[in-house]
Amino acid sequence: MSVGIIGAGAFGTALAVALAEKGPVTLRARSDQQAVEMADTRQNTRRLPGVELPGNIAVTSKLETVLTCRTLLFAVPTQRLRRFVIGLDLSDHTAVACCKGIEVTTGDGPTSILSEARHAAVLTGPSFADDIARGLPTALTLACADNTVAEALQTQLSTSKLRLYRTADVTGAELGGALKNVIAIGCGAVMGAGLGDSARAALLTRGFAEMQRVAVALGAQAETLMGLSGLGDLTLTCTSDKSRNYRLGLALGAGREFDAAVTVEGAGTARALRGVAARHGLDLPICATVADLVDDKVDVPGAMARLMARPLKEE
Ligand SMILES: NC(=O)C1=CN([C@@H]2O[C@H](COP(=O)(O)OP(=O)(O)OC[C@H]3O[C@@H](n4cnc5c(N)ncnc54)[C@H](O)[C@@H]3O)[C@@H](O)[C@H]2O)C=CC1
Ligand SMILES: O=C(CO)COP(=O)(O)O
Repeated sequence: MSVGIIGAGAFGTALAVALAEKGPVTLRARSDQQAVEMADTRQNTRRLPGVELPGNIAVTSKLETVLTCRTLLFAVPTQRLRRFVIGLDLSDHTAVACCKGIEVTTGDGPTSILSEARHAAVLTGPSFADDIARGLPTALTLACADNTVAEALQTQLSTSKLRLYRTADVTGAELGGALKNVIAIGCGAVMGAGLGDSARAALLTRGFAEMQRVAVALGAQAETLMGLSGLGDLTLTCTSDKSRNYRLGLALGAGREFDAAVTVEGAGTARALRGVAARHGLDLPICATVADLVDDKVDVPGAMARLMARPLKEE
């Protein structure tokens, strides 16, 4: 059964390359020009240069073509997901969200945005597109509330190099992936400002406490956050300068410019968390500080001073 992927960016292309091991893949690019270029060169030169697209990946710009696939992976930035979904009839489809974020305007996660689909699922966890595309071993979380569908997806989307673990905790899995990006911006800022490895470990750990607080308040199980989709991805993203979220933080910390065209999910998610915190009465000092940092409302020395001056408390 063919898999369809909507979004031919770095991650969509990498997933297409990995899944081509199992059978045909239809990859939907944003424009005719991009589709033709990728079909001709058998590469995604903009987002994943140097990786050859196997022959059984069909690249198209036509939505009706990709919609013939019953399993659809959505690999577009979270803030853009809704505009892809509006008007699509997904009542016969299993929609798998591969994006990691919370929508700023609504506070919704990707599976809420995909809720019109027959089934909605999440594929998330520690994985750089480049690693997956190069066939390096990777383990991810596949979350779906319906266990039969989850098992079918787990089989369909696992490959010899991509090992999927299953959970029914969709909220926990999608929040782990969304929230770790916010903490990664903070950790990057710490390192960019030269505040040291100890400060980063502190921010990562206290950031993880905030991730658990949000997730549990929104109905997730705390132990889901201990898995690949939470702690696993947090560790990767807060420690590798392959991460765009971490690199934005590095730039903020060092007072350098950062290319606004780069997809950085944590910025929007940090802003969305302001509303989530207000609605649920949550104290999220690190997430709030990262939101202020990306919105230029505080600089790194001010952010550090703010966090260090908080009342002393139990861990
Ligand atoms: N790159 C990575 O290593 C990983 C990315 N992800 C997630 O995958 C999602 C997508 O990220 P990437 O593929 O890396 O981003 P990207 O920037 O490489 O690609 C984004 C895709 O969305 C499309 N797009 C963007 N704006 C659009 C618009 N206005 N209209 C139509 N299409 C538009 C782009 O053409 C592209 O296909 C994000 O949520 C990210 O967190 C998850 C795991 C790993
Ligand atoms: O989600 C990712 C790794 O799991 C990719 O991280 P960035 O979006 O920060 O590059």
